[in-house]
Amino acid sequence: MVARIIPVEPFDLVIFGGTGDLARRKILPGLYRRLADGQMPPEARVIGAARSEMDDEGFRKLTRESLEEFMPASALDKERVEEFLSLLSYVQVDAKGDGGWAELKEHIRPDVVHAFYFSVAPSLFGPIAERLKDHGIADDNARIVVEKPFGHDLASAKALNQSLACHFDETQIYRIDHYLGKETVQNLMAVRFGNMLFEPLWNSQYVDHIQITVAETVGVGGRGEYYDRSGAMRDMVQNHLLQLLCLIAMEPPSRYDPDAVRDEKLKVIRALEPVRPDDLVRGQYREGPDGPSYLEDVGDPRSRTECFIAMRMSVSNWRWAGTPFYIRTGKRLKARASEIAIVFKDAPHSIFDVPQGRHSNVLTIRLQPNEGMQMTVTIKEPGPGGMRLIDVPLDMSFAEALGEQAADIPDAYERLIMDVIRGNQTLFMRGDEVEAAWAWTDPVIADWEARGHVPSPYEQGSSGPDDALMLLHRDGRRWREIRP
Ligand SMILES: NC(=O)C1=CN([C@@H]2O[C@H](COP(=O)(O)OP(=O)(O)OC[C@H]3O[C@@H](n4cnc5c(N)ncnc54)[C@H](OP(=O)(O)O)[C@@H]3O)[C@@H](O)[C@H]2O)C=CC1
Ligand SMILES: O=C1O[C@H](COP(=O)(O)O)[C@@H](O)[C@H](O)[C@H]1O
Repeated sequence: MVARIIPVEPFDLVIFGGTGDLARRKILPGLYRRLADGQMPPEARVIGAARSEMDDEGFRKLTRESLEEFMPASALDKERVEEFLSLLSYVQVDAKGDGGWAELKEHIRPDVVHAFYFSVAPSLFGPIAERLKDHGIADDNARIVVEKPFGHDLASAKALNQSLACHFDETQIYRIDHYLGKETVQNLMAVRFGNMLFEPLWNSQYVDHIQITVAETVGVGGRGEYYDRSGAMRDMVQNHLLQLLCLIAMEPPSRYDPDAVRDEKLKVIRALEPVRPDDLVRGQYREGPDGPSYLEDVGDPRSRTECFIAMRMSVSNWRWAGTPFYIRTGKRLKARASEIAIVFKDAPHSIFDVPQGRHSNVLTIRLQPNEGMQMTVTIKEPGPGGMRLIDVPLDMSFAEALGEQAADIPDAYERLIMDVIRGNQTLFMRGDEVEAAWAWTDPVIADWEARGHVPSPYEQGSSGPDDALMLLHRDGRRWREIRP
């Protein structure tokens, strides 16, 4: 079974920061894949824009090198690469100056979709938005795509929202959270709202607790300076993990459309309780065989920034009162594994001779790697040994279930860029959502800063600090194994 690819309308996509790391690693390779798949029409044009002096040929060379560096050779077809490169051009533009804008305007064609990707530091979002409007480059139908981090706290997020709102309507602003572009994240909605099976059980009467794990094996690498100013709470929780939590916890939207979905997510964020100090664990990795310690990586032996965080969270509404959400994310952990586990309660009365507290029904949604879903159920152990029970997985690995179609799952970025061209904001964060997320995040950070909290050290290749294990142990529960 092969997915039907529907080409998007012809477009002009300007990538501000077209020479930067994100453009080279994700955006340009993603666009190439969409062209190779036949989704990007031959009339599309991609215009790189940055301060570096470069001509069209220079940008094509940089793009060719990026494709070769960040994509497997098997994914590159010589003819398709040439075709893709022929769609590219470059304009030298200073986001804070006047140079280049008139030339950029000449590149923008009438009667095609206009999209402007701000793949630059957030401090440039306002200046670029202003110049796009002042120079008459972006009209009321144009779309702008802004990257994370969207603010450092509530005040800066509000300021960013305001600076964009001066020039663009909310319907034109696409705030990227690349987790929303992941295939299984969207599948979460398909499973919840496309089946009758789960929804009646999807509440605190039947769900014991929920675990969200986003474990990484990488350290902070070359991003130490940015990372140490952010930490796992701002870098991962405020956006990606909260979005996952929202998709699990939200009420069924009336339609699958941008505002219906985002209204429901917003209600969840607003229903989040503040996190109590006892319900929070922060950590930093020690020096290990795979590399230096976090403190060495960021070059500050006194840093108190966390690169691991685990929390017990509560959503205060009728559906979820009494069902805790345990979330954790961290760097240099034992495996790269992201999953959501819905752990159901035990049957109210066991007619078999088995202990309570087994929590044998678990729905696991595996985000990466090996995307798929699994449901564990209790069955009778086969054989003549009497009524002995075992828990077995009902496995739905996408690779096995969907075959060739699963191999073609687009990367989150390429899917989201195509959604921008289609004008579909469902998988992008609305301004009020981002602000609500910061409004919940800020006091949690302020509280640990006021207490002078010091992150606990943990071994590289472990599951994080031991305190994180205690977070569940003391509730009579345990984390699921972090498995590749
Ligand atoms: N890299 C990543 O993996 C991720 C990045 N992001 C976000 O994406 C954005 C870009 O990140 P990244 O690519 O890593 O950053 P880089 O520093 O690698 O690239 C920045 C880009 O901006 C351009 N630029 C800088 N100043 C100006 C200016 N005054 N006018 C015009 N262009 C300018 C640079 O080119 P030049 O110097 O030639 O002007 C360069 O192309 C950031 O907001 C980042 O937080 C988000 C998630 C992941
Ligand atoms: O946004 C970010 O995400 C990555 C993890 O993304 P994934 O798609 O590889 O799971 C994380 O490493 C980075 O610190 C953060 O800024």
